[in-house]
Amino acid sequence: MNLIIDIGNSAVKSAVFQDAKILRSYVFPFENFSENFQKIKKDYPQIAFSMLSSVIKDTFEIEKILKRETKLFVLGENTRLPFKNNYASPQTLGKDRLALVAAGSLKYQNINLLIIDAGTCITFDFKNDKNEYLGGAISPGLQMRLKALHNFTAKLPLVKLEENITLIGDSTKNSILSGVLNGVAAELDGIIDRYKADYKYLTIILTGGDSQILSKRVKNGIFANPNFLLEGLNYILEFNKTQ
Ligand SMILES: Nc1ncnc2c1ncn2[C@@H]1O[C@H](COP(=O)(O)OP(=O)(O)O)[C@@H](O)[C@H]1O
Ligand SMILES: CC(C)(COP(=O)(O)O)[C@@H](O)C(=O)NCCC(=O)O
Repeated sequence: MNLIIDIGNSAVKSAVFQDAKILRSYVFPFENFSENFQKIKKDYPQIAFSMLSSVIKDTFEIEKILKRETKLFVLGENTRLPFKNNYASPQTLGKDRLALVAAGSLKYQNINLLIIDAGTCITFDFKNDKNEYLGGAISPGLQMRLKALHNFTAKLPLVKLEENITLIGDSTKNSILSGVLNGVAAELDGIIDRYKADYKYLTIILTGGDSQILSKRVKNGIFANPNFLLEGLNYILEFNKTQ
């Protein structure tokens, strides 16, 4: 049994895997790692391996716990990956993006693939049909945009995301929601269209905490999979176990 852990800038996402299937998944704050780990280990004492990907600064304590209780793999620059990395600064590339491309390279071999991860930031990652990773883009996420409007103005309130929004915002709150949600949906469609112009055959994955709310608003055909990153990390773990 594998315990897979993805530490993003907003939350920890974790899942217990057996035979490439998720038995259970968890979302919790980074500060509560230790207590959540103990609960998971109590529910699944068969966990023998763990895989950690993190984009935050310090994971020393977390690694200590995982090393004590499991055989730990930490996703890093030297991890064996199933694709060629052409990013010009591989040492600064987010580990979450590495994991997404690893999942894409194994699941969608010989296919042009654009992976969009809507989390704290929205990342775009492209790998071609030769399994070469070329890079992509980093853009502010939904919550970041809502917070920015509040933090950098005198009068705009901090608005909570809502499902039912209109194109024409008829109040301050609805104008903000329209600007942020319709704006991101239009951004995704616009960027996808530009990739499609360059790559006739293109598969698109949408993942991340905000993938559900966005998938309904994107016009292009996409596959929404909230667990794509965790699945990618599990692939990398299995790939490295057998090397
Ligand atoms: N249960 C939840 N807990 C936290 N964030 C959630 C939850 N459900 C949806 N979200 C959304 O997920 C986003 C964070 O996505 P996530 O992929 O976890 O980001 P990151 O990988 O950067 O930590 C938040 O902006 C929030 O809008
Ligand atoms: C772009 C990110 C902040 C996204 O993090 P997330 O939104 O998933 O928390 C992360 O992938 C990162 O820190 N990247 C480093 C820069 C780069 O990938 O080039």
